[in-house]
Order: sequence, then structure tokens, then C-alpha cells
Amino acid sequence: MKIFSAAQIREADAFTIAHEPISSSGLMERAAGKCAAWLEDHYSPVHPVYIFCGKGNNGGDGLVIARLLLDHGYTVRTGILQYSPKASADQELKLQALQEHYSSTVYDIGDISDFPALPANAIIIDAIFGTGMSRPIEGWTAGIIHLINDQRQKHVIISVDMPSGLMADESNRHTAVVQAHYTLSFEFYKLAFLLRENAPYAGEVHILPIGLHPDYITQTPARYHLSDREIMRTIYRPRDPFAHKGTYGHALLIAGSYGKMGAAILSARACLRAGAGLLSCHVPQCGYDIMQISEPCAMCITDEDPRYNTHFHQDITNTNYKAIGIGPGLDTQPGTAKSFEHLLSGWQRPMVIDADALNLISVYPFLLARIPAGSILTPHPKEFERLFGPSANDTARLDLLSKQAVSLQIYIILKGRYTAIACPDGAVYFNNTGNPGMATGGSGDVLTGILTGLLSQDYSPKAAVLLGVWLHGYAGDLAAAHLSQEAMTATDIISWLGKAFQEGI
Ligand SMILES: NC(=O)C1=CN([C@@H]2O[C@H](COP(=O)(O)OP(=O)(O)OC[C@H]3O[C@@H](n4cnc5c(N)ncnc54)[C@H](OP(=O)(O)O)[C@@H]3O)[C@@H](O)[C@H]2O)[C@@H](O)CC1
Ligand SMILES: [K+]
Repeated sequence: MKIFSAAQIREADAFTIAHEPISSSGLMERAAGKCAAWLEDHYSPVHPVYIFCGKGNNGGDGLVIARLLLDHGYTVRTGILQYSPKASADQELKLQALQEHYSSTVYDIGDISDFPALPANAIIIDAIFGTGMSRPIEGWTAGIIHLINDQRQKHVIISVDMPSGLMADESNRHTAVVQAHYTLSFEFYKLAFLLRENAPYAGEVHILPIGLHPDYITQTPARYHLSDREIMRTIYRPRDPFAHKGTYGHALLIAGSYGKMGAAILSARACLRAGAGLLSCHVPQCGYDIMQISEPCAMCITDEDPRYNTHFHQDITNTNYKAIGIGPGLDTQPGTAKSFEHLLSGWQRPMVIDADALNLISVYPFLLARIPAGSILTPHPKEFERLFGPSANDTARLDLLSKQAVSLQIYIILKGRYTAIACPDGAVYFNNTGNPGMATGGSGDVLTGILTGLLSQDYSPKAAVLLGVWLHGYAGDLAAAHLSQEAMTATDIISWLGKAFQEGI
């Protein structure tokens, strides 16, 4: 799904009005009708509804919701914030329509003293500002926002399209922003919902399709995207009935050190479960028995070093490897750094670089320029900062992420609630599978294994990152559903990977 900017959403709106064709008032009826239907599905008329409307089209939506709920027997009180003498044409039109039958339910708000006393059970609808927010909210209007937020413990707060005060395309910098339990947003995710800094505001986001014109959506390029099942279906390739184990590539994992062999085993298992045809693991001598006993499906190459991997660059004289994954449990010994440097000089194809391999690059930044084009880096935010420096906020970090992916011609997976995948062509995909139960040791090692396994099967790097991150999160969601977020471990993500292939695509 494309993520459009506020300006593009306005264009989509105008395009739909011109080409469907439909009047702007009709489109507002449709959008607000979707909200009213959602509200009726979730709350019965025993809940009095308090709607706060602005003077733009977001306010217009609120006024239509008020009329529709009143028509259906709800008790509704609609306050209009008179922060400006001007109202949008559709807001005025919808106010007239509401007043025609229900004028006694509408009142003006001109100061915080006009904030109503809310009965128990009341629901608050925030229709003050939407995508037209252009500056910080000030004065008594900000005061009303704070009073709405003060009700958060007692009343459900539902924002229409955007939590009022939040800018659609960036990290929040303002103090007066509605903290909604739910946001009912039209047609598209907004970038603002996907940024960690904005987590307190949107709550649970529900996207309501309102039939914006498909031609605009397909023809308009977007920089940001949300991964979805539809994308996965175009990527996934079923196995060839005539396949043999050579068909799906020979992967090499360089992982593990004394005390961290678990990371290597998790990666190896995940690589095999992701479908690699053959897997060799380069491990230190101390890891030989551990790997052979733990994962009989993998082959083992032992390093000359008893505790660390320091001679793995020699492995690539075997040119049969389709993909290399390096990093889990690797440690950052000087010998490991040297070997990594040699590996990067000798290996030209995309590889997966994670964990301590990323830390080595932060210590020896000249290695960055030697990463083969199309490679996949999988930093968490701290590793990202060590690699590329700090950022002032999430929006700035997203820009830096994308800039680095373009200039190095690599894929960078910045892990988080909505993992951001930056591509060498400048596009950024957000992943929407996964849960906080995956914030557990070894989860990243599993991802590295999955990505290496997909690369070895000849998925393109782009296909591997999108599908791999999606499946990893999906398997994590299945594990959490069966075991709880608390009790699940990285091993469980691997166990549910099979179901993720079956159900998640
Ligand atoms: N796109 C779609 O597909 C559809 C969109 N629809 C709906 O339209 C919404 C967008 O409507 P919108 O453009 O009228 O903007 P909205 O947010 O209501 O407010 C703008 C007003 O607020 C003002 N203002 C701004 N910031 C301010 C501040 N800090 N403090 C004070 N004032 C401030 C601003 O003033 P100005 O900046 O012009 O001076 C202007 O008067 C969208 O979110 C969705 O709900 C649906 O109905 C149909 C389908
Ligand atoms: K709103």
C-alpha cells in the first residue's frame, strides 16, 4: 500500500472529485459515513457521543457523523471550535444540514470554559483538525485539546482521519496533540502513524477505504509504502516440482563465538526453514560439536581459531555459495575484522550483514564503501546510530536511512515496531507484521537466517528483504498468539515460520 503525503492526499481527493465524478460534499458524506458505520459497529446508542469539530473539512466530517448518528438514535452533542471566523464551504454546508433537524444539539466553543461536562460512558470524537494542520495549535484551542486528553482514563477518544495537532508527514514537534485510543483514517496510512515518536497519539489505527480514484493511486509515485499481503503474493515463488537441493542454493553463514553459539544456531535453523537448499556454517572450533549436534541439517566448517571466527574469508574460494550471511554472535576481535575486510574484497554478490558484523563496520567505517551492491544490512536503532550517526528525530533518521541506502546502493532494514526497509532506489517500505514479544534475544539472528535463506534461493535482494521481514513478523505474531508475547522466544519464531509461509502469503 502506498503512503501518500498530505499534499498528495489532497490531490487524490481533487482527482476523485473530478474523475469519478463526485462532489466534494458527496465524498465527505462517504468518508464520514464510513466513520459512523465503524462507530455503530463498536458502540451502541447507550453511549452519548461528544463530537468536537473544527472549521475545515475535518470538522465537516464530524458534523456529518453527528447527523448520521442522530438519525440512528444516538445521543450526540456537537461543539464547534470557533478559532477562526472562516469555515470551509463543505463545513458550512454540513453545519446547515445538521442544524436543519438537530439545531439544539450543536453549540459553540470559544474558550476552555465551554468544554462540556461529560457523562459516564461518553465517547469523544475528535474532528478538530485533519490533514490540513499547518502550524502548532495555540491558545484556548490548545487548551481544549489538553482537556480532551485529560479524559483519556475515563472516556474513549476517537480521532477522525488524524489525531488533531499531528502533522501527517513528520515527527510531532508540538505540545497540543490529541492522544486518541483509535484513529479512523481515510484510505491510506499516514507516515506520522508509523514513526515511533508519534506512538502516544494515533492509538489503534483503522484505515477506512473511501473509494479514492484508483487511477490516481496507481499512477502517482510514492516514496513510502506499507508492506502487505498483496505485495508478498507478487514476490513469493512456489517450489518447482522438479527441484533438487541444488535448485535452492548453497548458503554460507559466518556466525558464533565462544559463549554466543546460540546466535549461530538460531540463524542456521531459520536459514534452513526459509528454504535454503544447502547450508554451511563457519564456526570457531569451540562451536563445532554444538552446531553439529544442534542442527544436523547444516554442514560445518571450523575456523583455525578455537574461540572466534578469524579465517572465514578463505571459504569463498568455494564459489558455489549463492548467499552469505554474516554477523550473529560473531564478536569483534581484530582477527575477525581482518577476515571480514578480506571477505568484502573478494565477494562481489549481495550478502546479509548483521549484529557484530555491523559493529565492525562502525569501528572500521572504510568497510562501508566495500559492501557489495544489493547487500542487506539489518541494524536496530542503536546499531544504525553507531553506523551512520545520530539524528534529531524520527523524520530526520528516515531521511538519513534512505540517503545511505541510495548512496551505498544497499538495502537497510531499520528494525522497530514498523521496521523500515530502505531500498537503493530511494523507496522505503514499512513492515506491519510483528509484535513486542519479538523484542527478545536471538530474534535478529533469526531474521538474518531467513534473509540468507531467501537470497540463496535466488530471490532478488528486494524480494528477500520484503518477504523475509514480513514472514519473520508473521511467524512472531503466530508465536505470540499461541504462547503470549512474554513467553515466546526466538526459537518459537523459527517454529512458526512454516505456518507463516502457509498463512501469511
Ligand atoms: N482527502 C480526502 O480524501 C478527504 C478528506 N476529508 C477530510 O478533510 C480533512 C482535511 O480538510 P482541510 O484541508 O479542510 O483541513 P483541516 O485539517 O480540516 O483544517 C484546516 C483548517 O484549519 C486551519 N488550521 C490549520 N492548522 C491550524 C492551527 N494550528 N490552528 C488553527 N487553525 C489551523 C486552517 O487554516 P489555514 O491554515 O488555512 O489558515 C483551515 O481553516 C481530512 O483530514 C479529512 O478529515 C474528507 O472529508 C473527504 C475525503
Ligand atoms: K481529527
